[in-house]
Amino acid sequence: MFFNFMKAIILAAGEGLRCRPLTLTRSKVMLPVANRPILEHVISSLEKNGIKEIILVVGYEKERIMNYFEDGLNFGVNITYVEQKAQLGTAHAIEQAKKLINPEDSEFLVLNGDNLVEPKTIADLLNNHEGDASLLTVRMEDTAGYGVVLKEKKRVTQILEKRPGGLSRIVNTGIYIFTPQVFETIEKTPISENGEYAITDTLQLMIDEGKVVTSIPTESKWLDAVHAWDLLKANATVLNSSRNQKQEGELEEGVIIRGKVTIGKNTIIRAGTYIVGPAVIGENCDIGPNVVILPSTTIGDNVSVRSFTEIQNSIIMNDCRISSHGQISNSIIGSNNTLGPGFTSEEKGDLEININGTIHKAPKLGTILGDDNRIGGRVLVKAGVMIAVNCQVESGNTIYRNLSRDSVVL
Ligand SMILES: CC(=O)N[C@H]1[C@@H](OP(=O)(O)OP(=O)(O)OC[C@H]2O[C@@H](n3ccc(=O)[nH]c3=O)[C@H](O)[C@@H]2O)O[C@H](CO)[C@@H](O)[C@@H]1O
Repeated sequence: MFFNFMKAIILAAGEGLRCRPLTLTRSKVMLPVANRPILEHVISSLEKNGIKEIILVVGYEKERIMNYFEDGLNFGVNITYVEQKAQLGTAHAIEQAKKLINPEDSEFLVLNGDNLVEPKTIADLLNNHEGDASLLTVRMEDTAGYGVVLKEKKRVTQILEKRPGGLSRIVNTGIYIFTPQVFETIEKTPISENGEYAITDTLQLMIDEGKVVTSIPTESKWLDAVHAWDLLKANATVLNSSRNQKQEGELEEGVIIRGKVTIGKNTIIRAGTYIVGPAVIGENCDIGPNVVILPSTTIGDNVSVRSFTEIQNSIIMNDCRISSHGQISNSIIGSNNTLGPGFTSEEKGDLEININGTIHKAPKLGTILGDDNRIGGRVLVKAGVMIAVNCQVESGNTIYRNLSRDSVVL
């Protein structure tokens, strides 16, 4: 079924604090997975369902989003932007789009811009929704950090936002179908304890007023990166399931490629380089000679990687210069980083990482670097340590602690 009559509001005004340092310079919706921003995956899934009228609510780092997507035509859709000047919550974000929704429209779709979805995920809601509002749900073992749903048959009786686990395994995906009447309830939505107007509180108000809110389950792909390191899992999942595989660059003699590997235009892979997919390498890159790239690695555009460097299960964003003899695994390197010869990311499993005083568990992790850092030769970064933005580390140092923006390590 095609849904070309339906408009979609995508919420993309927030930063995504828990994904710092990567979100210090871009919002979470612009984090790359398989070399495309998360938001592009969302827009492409809408387009494949015939939904072309998109209202994008932007705020934090909005220029980056608007410069990338422009009017949407390159992505097969029409995008109208609305600005949410202060990020006062998801209900407040939806309210900003009210003027673009015709009161006579029957229904419209709302999605978080920071969760990866495939076309079928959205179709599951479009084909099965009913009542005054519907929300798409997934089953999860660990529901920490999400809204969960209590229900009787399909009908939602309660939405509990970010409460201790155990109450329900049914998680709200942040994908909804509403009628224009929702704006009346949004206006009445009280501010929550953490100072936000939350769409989940709006839904609870609708339920309390006797309106029918339904929970529509899906088993299709829905991926969220709660923390920056979750991006690695999302990247591996998307690379593994991707059916496209294009090799447009130039391969010198003696390059060995195994598995699904995509190489972009004007990229040169020099002699002796060994690549095992799934992997994606962007455009205008210069890789090798004798570089090893192992599974679940994504390399952006304009990246150079020099001899004897090995990269595994990592994301390297655009415009990075990685020198020789490096070891990068389970790591995320933001854009425009210079890494000197012998750069090494130590890696460890089951790490406990302190973010603003709260301990978060991370799986096997190397390091995470924000953008624009200059790292000298023979630098070792201890497992789980993050380097923010615009830092300078001189040669020979071992980095034991997180570096904040503009740090200099002599
Ligand atoms: C209150 C609420 O909605 N909670 C849901 C939200 O939580 P969650 O805490 O994930 O919501 P976020 O704060 O991440 O916001 C979701 C999306 O809305 C955007 N945004 C957020 C705030 C704002 O003022 N403006 C704005 O545009 C963000 O950029 C993001 O794309 O998504 C989860 C799924 O991932 C659900 O399980 C939660 O029930």
